[in-house]
Amino acid sequence: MLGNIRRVLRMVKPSKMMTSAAGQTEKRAHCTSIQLLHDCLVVNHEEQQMHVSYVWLRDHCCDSYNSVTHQRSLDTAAIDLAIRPQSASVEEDRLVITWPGGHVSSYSFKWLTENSYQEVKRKTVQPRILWNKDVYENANIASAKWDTFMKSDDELKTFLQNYLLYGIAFVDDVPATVEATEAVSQRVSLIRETTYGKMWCFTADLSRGDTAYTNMALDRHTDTSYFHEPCGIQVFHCLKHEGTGGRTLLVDGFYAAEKLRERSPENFELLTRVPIRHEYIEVSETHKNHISSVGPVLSVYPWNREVYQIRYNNYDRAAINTIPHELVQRWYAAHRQLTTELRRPENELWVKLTPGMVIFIDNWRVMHGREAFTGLRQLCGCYLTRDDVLSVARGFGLKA
Ligand SMILES: C[N+](C)(C)CCCC[C@H](N)C(=O)O
Ligand SMILES: O=C(O)CCC(=O)C(=O)O
Ligand SMILES: [Fe+2]
Repeated sequence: MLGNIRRVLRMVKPSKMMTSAAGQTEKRAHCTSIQLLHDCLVVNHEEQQMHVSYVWLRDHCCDSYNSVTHQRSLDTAAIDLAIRPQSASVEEDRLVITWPGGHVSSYSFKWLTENSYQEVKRKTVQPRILWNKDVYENANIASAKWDTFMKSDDELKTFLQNYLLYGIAFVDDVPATVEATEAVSQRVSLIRETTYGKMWCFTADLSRGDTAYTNMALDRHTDTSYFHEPCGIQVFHCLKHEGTGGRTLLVDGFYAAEKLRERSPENFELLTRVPIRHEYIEVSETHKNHISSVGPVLSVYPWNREVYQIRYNNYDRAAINTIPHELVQRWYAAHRQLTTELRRPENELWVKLTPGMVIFIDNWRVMHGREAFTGLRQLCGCYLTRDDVLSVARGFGLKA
């Protein structure tokens, strides 16, 4: 029987008749072959070779999935880890496996390819357009308009596409009230309540123990870096400003991170590997907070090294005590180099937020800051939960 399993199966798929866009008929022969090794199946399909483990194949059989609930329904722990097919064959564009006991599974080669490690490793999870000031301004992205935005799914979809690609997006002509800001935020997704409330409205009154509640300048940063899951999206609406200054600074952190990766891969890697602590400590009569978290400055997906999150907030960083002595100096140098990229004037986009203009900022990607100001300035906004925003985008067929 083992000999049978080790047998090499080679089958040539019948050539496919394909009609090209020009209307001509072309012949394309795909050659798919499989080989049953002792511990895995080797698939050669469309010039790609994949190694597929047997337990993985059994675990991903169609009987493992409930297509009504879209959940798995097979107890993975019930699969013999040493399972081997009784036989396997190529039938048209599918792999068909008979397991000991007679259960038959079938998988399309398309699905197997899409779910192979090497294919996923090649792909970007979240397609993006990296920007500096010129790139963003030359892209000339139109803001969504309140009226259409609140009614039209196409407008919302276009807004989300811009948001996904650039990490910022605007809605204009929004009534300058907290209620309308809440409505425009909820049109996108769910508001994330934090210690600052659900919707917040703040001014330079030090009502909370944080520099945001002053009229001082704020260097570029990400918010809530002291959460293990920093808030995904930040929404700002300037309801009123009678005074000078107070412009908002925006910097694409992914652009800076990629520059760092190009110029110094070692420094980039160090910032992905070393966890540091951030904290928010507030002790007043009305508020008591001691929030603390650890995480690296740059988070990358382990399988493709794509950056998916930046934590960068020098105000909220805690004492550095999570880095061994041998690495401290190198970590500071790496952090300095990232800061240099983030501070290049050509990477800074300055905008004056005005009543009516609501900005959505990807707080895992785009840093914000503010210029010092005079006079009464009132800003309102909220945070949104990232997973729900991405879920809405996927619902529109966007890659997120
Ligand atoms: C936005 N809002 C004014 C409510 C909060 C500001 C939080 C500021 C904090 N240092 C941080 O960066 O997370
Ligand atoms: O006042 C501003 O423009 C932004 C302040 C800030 O960084 C924040 O509220 O998170
Ligand atoms: Fe902030």
